Amino acid sequence: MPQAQIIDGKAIAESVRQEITNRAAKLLETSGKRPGLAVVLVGEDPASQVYVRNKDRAAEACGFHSVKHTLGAETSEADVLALVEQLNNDPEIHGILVQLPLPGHIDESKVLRLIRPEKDVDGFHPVNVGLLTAGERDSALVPCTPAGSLVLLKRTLGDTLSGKNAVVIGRSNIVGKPMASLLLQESCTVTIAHSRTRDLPDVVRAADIVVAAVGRPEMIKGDWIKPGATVIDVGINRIPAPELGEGKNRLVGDVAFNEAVDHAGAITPVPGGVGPMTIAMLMVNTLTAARRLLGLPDEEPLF
Ligand SMILES: Nc1nc2c(c(=O)[nH]1)N[C@@H](CN(C=O)c1ccc(C(=O)N[C@@H](CCC(=O)O)C(=O)O)cc1)CN2
Repeated sequence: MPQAQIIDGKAIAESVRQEITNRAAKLLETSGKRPGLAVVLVGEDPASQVYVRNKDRAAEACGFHSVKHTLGAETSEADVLALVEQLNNDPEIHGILVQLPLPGHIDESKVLRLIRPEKDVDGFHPVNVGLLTAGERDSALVPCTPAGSLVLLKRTLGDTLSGKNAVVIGRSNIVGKPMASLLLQESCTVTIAHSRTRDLPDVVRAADIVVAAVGRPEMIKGDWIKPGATVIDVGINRIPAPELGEGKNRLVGDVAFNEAVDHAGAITPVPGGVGPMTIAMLMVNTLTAARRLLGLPDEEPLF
């Protein structure tokens, strides 16, 4: 079996960001408006700090108005809610994103539900979840990681995913469930597998498309992958890597990449696969939200 095609998420994300930069420039030219993104970080989680910095930089590179709010870990829930309310009412801000996870004393769901659905560029508000689940993807704001995963699938397999057997491993609100809704709308036959699924290897062996989002390092083994299947690895796990030096870590996905590459037809690497797409799709959602709030029609969808 020849080795799989490695899906270059970094390059595809760059092409999406370029398209958004061009579209934002046209918006500025015709309306004098820039899409405005506000990212809220509560606490000092080092990975979240990196993601928020990258989102802010990506927004600036696309020509957006970008604002970063960094709040201490002890910030009260009431203060976070007050900031969200302020951003809801700010006409310069079209997209609001609260970086997850939030510190334990803050009710995540309460915060996410307060964001105006029209500004919910993460697609986590129940209104956007409902639209996506009801099959009205094009009216919703779609969560960035699943949307990015679908772009990678379409750039790899072409636009027609219809009839393919897809297995999504993981049932989170952020990735697993919206990913399954997106694939269902593409007319895939979708199975959602999770920690209680029986005979997981055999369930995965039946899939033409595997989306792994369990958060367990290299759990999906190479011989579970049907020959020629397309594998999208959403996992980002840091594991100890003594070979790199004492106390060093390396990043791995949820799929045992070195094994799976000999079975799959195409596979995303970690890093450099789905991760960069998450940020690119945030730019897509922010531009979409801005156009809708400005009363302009949607543009050609990118997925
Ligand atoms: N409000 C949100 N919070 C979180 C989300 C989200 O979509 N919205 N997703 C994740 C984290 N995340 C974005 O916030 C994210 C994760 C990873 C990457 C990425 O580019 N990863 C790189 C590797 C980077 C590294 O070295 O750590 C890659 O895979 O190549 C971007 C964004 C949880 N929180």
